Amino acid sequence: MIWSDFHRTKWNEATNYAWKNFTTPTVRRMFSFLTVLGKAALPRDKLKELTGLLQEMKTTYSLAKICRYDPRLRRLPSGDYDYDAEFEADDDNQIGCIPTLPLEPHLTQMMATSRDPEELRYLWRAWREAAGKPIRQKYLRFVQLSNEAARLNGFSDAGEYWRSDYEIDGFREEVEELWQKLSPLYQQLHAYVRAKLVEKYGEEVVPRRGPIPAHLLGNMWAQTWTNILDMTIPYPGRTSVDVTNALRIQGYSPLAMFRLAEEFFTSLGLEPMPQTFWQRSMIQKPTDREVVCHASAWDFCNGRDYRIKQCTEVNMEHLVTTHHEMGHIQYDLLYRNQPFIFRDGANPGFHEAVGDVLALSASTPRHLQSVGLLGNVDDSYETDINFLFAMALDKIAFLPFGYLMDQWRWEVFSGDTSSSNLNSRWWELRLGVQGVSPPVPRTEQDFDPGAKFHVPANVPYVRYFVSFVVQFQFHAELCKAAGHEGPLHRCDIYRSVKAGRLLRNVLSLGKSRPWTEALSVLTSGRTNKLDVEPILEYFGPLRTWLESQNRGELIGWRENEAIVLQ
Ligand SMILES: C[C@H](NC(=O)O)C(=O)O
Ligand SMILES: [Zn+2]
Repeated sequence: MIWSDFHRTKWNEATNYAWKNFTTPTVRRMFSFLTVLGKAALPRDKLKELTGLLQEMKTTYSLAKICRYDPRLRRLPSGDYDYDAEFEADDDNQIGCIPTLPLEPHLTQMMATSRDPEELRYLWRAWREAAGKPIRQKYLRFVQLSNEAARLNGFSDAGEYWRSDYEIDGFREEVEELWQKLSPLYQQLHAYVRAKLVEKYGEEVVPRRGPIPAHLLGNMWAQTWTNILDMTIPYPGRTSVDVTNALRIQGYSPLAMFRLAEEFFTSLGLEPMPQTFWQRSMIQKPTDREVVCHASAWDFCNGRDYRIKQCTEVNMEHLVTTHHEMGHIQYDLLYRNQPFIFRDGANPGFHEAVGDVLALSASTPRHLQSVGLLGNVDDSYETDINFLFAMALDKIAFLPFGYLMDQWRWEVFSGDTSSSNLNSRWWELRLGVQGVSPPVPRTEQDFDPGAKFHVPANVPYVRYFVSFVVQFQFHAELCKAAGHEGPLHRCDIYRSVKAGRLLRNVLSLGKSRPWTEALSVLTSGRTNKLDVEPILEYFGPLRTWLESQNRGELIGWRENEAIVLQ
């Protein structure tokens, strides 16, 4: 009996009951989840087609490789590269396109470290040629089938089905409202970073008053900007919290990074990783087979078997990722005694927040010093601003991307965006919300959203936007429980059993209660809503500094000043 038959049988049983009249809230809640069949509601042939398309898109993404950049490559007006360019007769190594470079770790590393706009532009475009463009048609069919499945579950489209995970009416409006409150801070960061990139690359590459070309921000999708800290850090020469060099000099292995993260959890009185975790996790990219390298955490639903799959590199970014993925496992462990149907995050954003909450403490200069990864740390204003700026390149830079990914997909699911404007609508959002522009011309032959893991893998994304807001609410409450005094950004809850107990009380609920109730538990009843105040408080000193630095700069961008190379 395949899963969907089993699921369907249970579903039939569940729908036989007039469960909506049940008086016990918990049982009513269980039935409300049990009676949503998801994609298994599709007829078998369409379910087969849907899962087949998903597998094909994920495989294309995971196996995509591109050629090495060669400065001799000439660019055609279309943005294409002229592989057949004739070179001097004596040139024995003609440009041959042998695609050998995968996204991880190669392209990720190159996008992070190259400071050659030509190479970055090549990498940016070649990745989209290899990973996004080939799945455009498959994605359109996948959307049709996803919508059909959603309608069979009583939703208007797949976007409404996804939003139902948040259990509140007007979730879409709430997300919009949160973004409107956060956008001014993002625009200050954008203006400052753009000015620094103009200094580095000149105005012919970076328009001083326009959007930032997407290939210059240290990340394949311009979603976090931590890899250009070296070019943008406010006070060079003062303490910088990028401990990548220290990790490497001290001979950290991926395993040592995982042990360091685990020790933070246990210092709070939370759960250690089970024995099977260490035996069965994949924490390094294997050399003998292709794997999906995008980091993920797995709960095998038997109370014993939990694993992380991660192609860990020894650097600061992956140290934070390790905390992030271990946060998922910690949540899984804390709700493992809930009934099966409640073993999930209170909402998907909570699940994404857990590890990041601990990383907010673990990334502080004081904490990094206490674990020997940072030398002398002064409590100077400059060190504070350097630290807050590095955190903003991760947390504030990300917000528009975290917001627009599902704005785009919700519109595709609802039909507001169709095959005629699939890619152009993506760039309208990237330009309008995030203030970034494509470094080469884009057309409706391209499919740039498809070059981001979560689109071919069909993983919803607004959860990360919710996480980046709610993790600062968690941080503020846990710091209070830990008895922290002083600015929020200096708080380190390490070894606070009181903070650990509060976190355990909230996370052990799993999905047994609506997440609004879980927030009430976290805040001792003070609020049950997503609230941007804690993140704005945390970055308050940086915002003041940015506003003073940005005097004279245009805050925001003129969209018609997008420099797209002809
Ligand atoms: C933010 C998101 N994190 C994740 O997938 O774990 C990403 O990597 O795009
Ligand atoms: Zn995650």
